[in-house]
Amino acid sequence: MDNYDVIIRKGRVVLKETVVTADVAIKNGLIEKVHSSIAGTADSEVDAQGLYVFPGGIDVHAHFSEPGREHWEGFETGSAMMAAGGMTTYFDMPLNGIPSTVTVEALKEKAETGSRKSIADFGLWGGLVPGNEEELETLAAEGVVGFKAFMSPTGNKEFERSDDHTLFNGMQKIAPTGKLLALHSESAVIVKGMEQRYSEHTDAVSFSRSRPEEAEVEAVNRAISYAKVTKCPLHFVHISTAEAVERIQEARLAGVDVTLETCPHYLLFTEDTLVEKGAAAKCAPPLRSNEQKQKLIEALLDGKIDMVSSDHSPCPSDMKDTDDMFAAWGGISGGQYTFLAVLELAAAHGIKFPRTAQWLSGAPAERFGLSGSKGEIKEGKDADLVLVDMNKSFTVTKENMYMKNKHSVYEGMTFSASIEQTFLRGETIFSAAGKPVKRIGRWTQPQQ
Ligand SMILES: NC(=O)NC(NC(N)=O)C(=O)[O-]
Ligand SMILES: [Zn+2]
Ligand SMILES: [Zn+2]
Repeated sequence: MDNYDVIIRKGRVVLKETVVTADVAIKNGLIEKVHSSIAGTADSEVDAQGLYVFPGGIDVHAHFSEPGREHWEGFETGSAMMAAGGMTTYFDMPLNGIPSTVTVEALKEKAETGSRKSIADFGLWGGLVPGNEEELETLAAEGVVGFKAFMSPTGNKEFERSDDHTLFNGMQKIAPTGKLLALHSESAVIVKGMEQRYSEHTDAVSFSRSRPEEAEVEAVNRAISYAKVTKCPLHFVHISTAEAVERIQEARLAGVDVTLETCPHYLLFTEDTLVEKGAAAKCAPPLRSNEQKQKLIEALLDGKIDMVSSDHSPCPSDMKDTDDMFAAWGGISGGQYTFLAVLELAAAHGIKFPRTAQWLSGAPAERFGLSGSKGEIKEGKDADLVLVDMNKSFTVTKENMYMKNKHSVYEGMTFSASIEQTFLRGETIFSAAGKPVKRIGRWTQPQQ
């Protein structure tokens, strides 16, 4: 009789196309067998009756700020938060750390730090900024998941936004590397001009108006035009409007190699949340109207949005401790709640779990060259698994936040499901019952 390292018994297992009641056997960190009843023994047996078994989430958008701004977040706290939230892999953005990840030297330092400290697997973004065009080819060769550029001001002097020349020339350089360019797409011209117009204002409504939907749409259109000429693959991050989704969809149908993500906060909250909750709900692009939120949910249901990421962008609490919505740091601390937020949407809109797993695991793995080992529950893949209890609610409190700075727009919110246990390559990296801390995360480099 076969002996395995772990057998997870009788869970509702979320496969690519369907959900089945099955046992999952794990050996040497890999999923060895998925079957209705596995006869073998295991060093550890997990009773998953009444629980769902999902593939581990892949959060393609998080800011951990290490090295240099560890007091904002860091690999230790950030990765613990990801594990607690059902994310077994995350991609760290190239900005908010000092130095930012715009040179090979900075990339290697980050990879080394993450490999020592991270509980979950991680990928690293490289940055495109004015002046680092010559670094792009080597950054690609050294294993970045892709490049990230800002079309609007970043808020960090260590990571300048890309002017149009940098953007176009950067795309020309990135295209032959086989990597993609991820874009924070808001028009700098519109954002800066509107900031001027609202320079006497501090309130939430003024902040929302200062970053209009059209700023996103204009930037998306411009980037798509550049991509058509340069043939550079694109990925649009944190898309907040249905109109931008439509423009991206048209480009896709016209043959442009492009994907997009949205974030749970654009699907759950509105500009009223910013009025009510203040700076914890400040982000860029800003939370939109209720009507826009509904249209974005429809676009997701229509299959026009590839994936959902957190854009976990934390900061020390005092940078949020102001009523001035222009001065407060922009960023939502939410990396722990992406999985649960998507399940909440699934419950509200009758979405089947294979689809949520596609948004959280399958599509990120496929787009970023990780599908050889990650992205679905299948024999031969990494045993990255999440046990979810759909009948046990989870209320967000400061006490159960794993992020370094315990303030979040999600505080006080109750999700109808809870994350019970998270496995990375067969090892438990989070358990609701206890606190296993195993810093076994590896730097994952895409196969392209
Ligand atoms: N410097 C940041 O972390 N910015 C982030 N801030 C947000 N989204 O408000 C982002 O991704 O744009
Ligand atoms: Zn951004
Ligand atoms: Zn971000």
